Amino acid sequence: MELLQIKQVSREFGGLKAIQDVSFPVRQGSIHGVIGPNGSGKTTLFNVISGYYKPTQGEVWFENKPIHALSPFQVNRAGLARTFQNLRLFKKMTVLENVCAVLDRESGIRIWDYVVAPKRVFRIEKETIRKAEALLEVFDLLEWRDFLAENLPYGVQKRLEIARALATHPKLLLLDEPAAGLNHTETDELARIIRYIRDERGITVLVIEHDMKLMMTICETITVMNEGMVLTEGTPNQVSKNKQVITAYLGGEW
Ligand SMILES: Nc1ncnc2c1ncn2[C@@H]1O[C@H](COP(=O)(O)OP(=O)(O)OP(=O)(O)O)[C@@H](O)[C@H]1O
Repeated sequence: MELLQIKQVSREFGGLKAIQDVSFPVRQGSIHGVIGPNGSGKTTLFNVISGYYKPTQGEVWFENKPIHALSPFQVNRAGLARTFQNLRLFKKMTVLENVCAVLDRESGIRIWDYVVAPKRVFRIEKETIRKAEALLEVFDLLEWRDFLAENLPYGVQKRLEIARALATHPKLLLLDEPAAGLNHTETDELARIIRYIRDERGITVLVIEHDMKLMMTICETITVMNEGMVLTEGTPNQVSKNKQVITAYLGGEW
């Protein structure tokens, strides 16, 4: 089944066509990659899917419903979460608080509940901390629990951003260059996390990445973009053997 359908999407900025007539489906339960050289429109596409940009033309459907007119918040509520190339953590909050802040949104606690139903608030807050710690454990973040986000090593901050995105219980997770700035060990750990997210949590993953080794190992399907358009799509094996792809971007480095 197709979870996400990108249908002839274009997005212009002034005269510049950042993406043009982009169409492809993302199959439910897949790890789907998007590659392409700098400026080929990958992040613009993510911004359209996640509601940050409205498409100039075309439509985005999620679970057989159009989402391209929704705000980022509404898109998130529909079941889609994302991370950003430039991390967007709450820097002055601890690791635990970063995750709890997201879980709190679904707790249903209102400000007056602290006065009229303090026991209920206490119970819910305890439950929120338990859920947050369970998520931190999966991401090997428990040892960092009480550190401020701004004091974490970069690789740990990136893990935290993915953990926080998962706290919104998405059906589809969009990862924008999750391996950028990571060393080999951290990239291997990232691969494990992405597989866990799909295999154990059943979440579909759409990932932009320049690290081809990582993409080859984790993705079932890769869409290749060039100059704002889809150049080709296929399995990592098919894409890596495609002459156009090799000539256009990879300079034979496969
Ligand atoms: N808000 C914007 N205003 C104007 N132009 C933009 C805007 N966002 C993106 N662009 C332009 O759209 C084109 C595609 O950019 P985009 O960031 O989507 O590419 P990308 O494939 O994600 O690149 P990278 O791999 O470097 O992140 C570029 O020419 C970029 O300058």
